[in-house]
Amino acid sequence: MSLHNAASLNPKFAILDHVRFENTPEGLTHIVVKTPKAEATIYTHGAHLTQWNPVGQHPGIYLSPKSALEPGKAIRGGIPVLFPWFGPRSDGKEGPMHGFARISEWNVESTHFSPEGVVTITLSLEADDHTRSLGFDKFRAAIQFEIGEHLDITFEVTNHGSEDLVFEEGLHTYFAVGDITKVATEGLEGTTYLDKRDDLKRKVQTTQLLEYTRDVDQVHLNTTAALTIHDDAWKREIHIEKQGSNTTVTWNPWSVLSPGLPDLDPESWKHFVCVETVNVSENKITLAPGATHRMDSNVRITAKA
Ligand SMILES: O=P(O)(O)OC[C@H]1O[C@H](O)[C@H](O)[C@@H](O)[C@@H]1O
Repeated sequence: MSLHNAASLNPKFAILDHVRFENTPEGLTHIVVKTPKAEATIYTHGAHLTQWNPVGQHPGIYLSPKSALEPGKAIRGGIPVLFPWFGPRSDGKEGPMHGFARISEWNVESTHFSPEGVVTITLSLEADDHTRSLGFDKFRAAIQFEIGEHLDITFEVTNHGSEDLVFEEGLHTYFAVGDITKVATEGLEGTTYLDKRDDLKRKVQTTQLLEYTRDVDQVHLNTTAALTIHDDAWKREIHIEKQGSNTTVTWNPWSVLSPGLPDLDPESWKHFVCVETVNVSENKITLAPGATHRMDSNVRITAKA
């Protein structure tokens, strides 16, 4: 029996009323999480969180209704885990967009429900035939989700090889928003970014608020700053603190690029903003043999006065 099947996972990891595993009709397995403060769904495919709904609030995370949810395909929305490269592979070798982590099957390590009502789920990924064929043999990645009123994620990579492990990584979070035209991200003022819409030209974010008035695809380098997404249509603020991440990417395809993304509805772009906790480009990680790198993202949502 597959290790990733609900029938084998439930006896080991289900927690009555809080955590259960289900097989989907499309052939994947997901984890249904319920806490007094939130509901969430995580697929073992990609260790991909597709839903985080704090009780009594608008959804925290956006999932495209047209997303593929099947083996071998990337999920559109939620929190894609990007590793070991970001975007197209850059060293001239073959490999899937944004790395193999988001299309790999992850192992469930543990589940836990705390007296405070927080569910913690940990998944891991190690080398398999596919990763070895791409040149990644001796690594371990692990991701921990703490799900409650807040969403806290820890992503760790360990180098089990005898040479440096060089990689990029990212939590490509699609935050749900009421209306992208009334959204602004704060916390990037003064940073230098690579503008992917403009031949990767280096530019400086000159304003306090980064507003979304057209398609945006920006890689902000050398920034560890906390961020606030002002989601005015839903009268709330989404706060993101991060550790171990030196790059922030923000992306929205707008009406311009959406027609090229068949797993988005024509109007989907209005309802999410990607603000991504990452280490990419000149902030990529070089990990010595035996070392572990950790990156954290802590999300909380507050009502706007
Ligand atoms: O369509 P995907 O492979 O999921 O990538 C979606 C987007 O991810 C990141 O935000 C990149 O900066 C974008 O250039 C890319 O288009």
